[in-house]
Amino acid sequence: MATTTQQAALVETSKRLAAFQAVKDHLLPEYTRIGIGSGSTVVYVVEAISALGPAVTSRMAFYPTGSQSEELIEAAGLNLQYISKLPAGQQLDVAFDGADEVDDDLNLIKGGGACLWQEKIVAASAKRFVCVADFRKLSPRLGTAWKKGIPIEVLPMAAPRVLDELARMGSQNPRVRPGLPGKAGAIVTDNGMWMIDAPFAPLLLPKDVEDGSETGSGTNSVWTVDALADRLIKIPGVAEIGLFYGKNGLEVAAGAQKPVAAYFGMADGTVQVKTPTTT
Ligand SMILES: O=C[C@H](O)[C@H](O)[C@H](O)COP(=O)(O)O
Repeated sequence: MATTTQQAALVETSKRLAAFQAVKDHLLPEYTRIGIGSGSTVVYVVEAISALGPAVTSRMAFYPTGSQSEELIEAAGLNLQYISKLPAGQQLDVAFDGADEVDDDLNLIKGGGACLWQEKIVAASAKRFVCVADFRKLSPRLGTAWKKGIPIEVLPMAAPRVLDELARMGSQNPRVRPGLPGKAGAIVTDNGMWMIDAPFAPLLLPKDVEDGSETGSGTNSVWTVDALADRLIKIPGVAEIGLFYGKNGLEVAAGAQKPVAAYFGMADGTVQVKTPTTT
């Protein structure tokens, strides 16, 4: 049986494999505007981009999703640009980001590292959003493997009211995410908000409710991804939610929250690619 160290090394190798393949497939030399997400997997995305060399990357501008990816871009010597400077009517060519869980329909849970609001804006600003992950993130339904709950970014003064509403909706023990060890109080996001983690029973897909035996609209605390997300985003005090859902990434050139492809580094050293047409 693999030791904890061996397992950790396998996960890192898997992330790196997926990142290099995703960049190879989706970063075309003619692209000029690239979104860079947050988290530990994106580190390998930036490594893969840097490996292309200045001949390719010097004409490109890289748009971060928060302080971590901003530092990553700068440390790699890539050109940093901000989504706030992207002119109206313009789009990023592609955006790469990680995920905490990916379901059969390419809905995502994101925000495990407290980044989701800027991530969603950058992903939805891209013509193509590409997700990069390791085998642990591949799951038939959201909430199957990721048990910590759906990350929800909230205005701090609204947190108690949001927690009440989440409990009414059937979330089991929703709570404000504490700060890192040594820091008193709640974690504070790049946007000055707090993060709530709201566990729900595994989220259904449209195909699960086709026969009418289940509505997925919150009865008995059972939700489809879309019904839950549509409800969560309307709670007063919620700034943004860590469900990336809605239109298929291939159906809309930009504005989609779902990826056009999700790359998973597998434990056997292969890379599994899921696209809307293969799910
Ligand atoms: O809040 C963090 C972001 O949503 C990350 O993209 C997500 O948590 C995945 O992170 P990692 O690549 O470290 O697993």
